Amino acid sequence: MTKNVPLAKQPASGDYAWLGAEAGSVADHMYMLNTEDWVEAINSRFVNELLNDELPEEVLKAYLIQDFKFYDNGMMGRLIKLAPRQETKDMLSKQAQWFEDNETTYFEHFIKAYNISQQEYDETEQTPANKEYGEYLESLADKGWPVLVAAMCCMEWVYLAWAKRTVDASVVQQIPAHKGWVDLHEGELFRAWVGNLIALVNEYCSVNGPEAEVFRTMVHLERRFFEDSYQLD
Ligand SMILES: Cc1ncc(CN)c(N)n1
Repeated sequence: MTKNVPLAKQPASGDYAWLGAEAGSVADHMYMLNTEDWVEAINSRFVNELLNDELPEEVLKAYLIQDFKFYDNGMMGRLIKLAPRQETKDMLSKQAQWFEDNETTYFEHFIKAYNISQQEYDETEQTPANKEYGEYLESLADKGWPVLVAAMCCMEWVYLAWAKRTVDASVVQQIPAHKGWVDLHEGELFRAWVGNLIALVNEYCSVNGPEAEVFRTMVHLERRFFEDSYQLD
């Protein structure tokens, strides 16, 4: 029986200093821009139920379909193309390969395990938030490297933040799809990935630039993406 995983606390400046977002850094400013949506996302009903192994199977299945559709959002390819340094291109390409080897296989495995047919997958409409999120990312495609870095950093950091709740509480999920989803978003490798994105935000983004609004909007879309998991209620 899984224990109740405590809710995340209200964000405070310097929370992620250990990952490179020191108090007063650009990334830390971004982190503190939209704390209401941030907390609502990482403490969302979906996350709570997943971490507590109480997620109804229908909701998990619906989320798997939605998120696999979201997964193919083109962000990684755009970042690799625009990265100003070869070492950054290499870091991103290595991460893209890691996703291919681990996240793609996660989706394929559990979509099969939960008997989601190709027809059901194809015929499922994207939720409003998923659709809006995809369109938003598409609209950023020609907005340049700093904006894309801010968007990717936010997208991944929010996921680390909710998964970290269970690692902090030393709670391990008993349902393989739940544990697997946590394992993809917490651990040495994922922390290093988010740390690399935070370093890029500190290097290339500005709190006075369009990146700040992008970060704020992304947090909001992440919150809504989770909320839409229950739109069938
Ligand atoms: C909607 C969403 N945002 C972020 C992630 C983490 N890659 C995700 N899987 N899905």
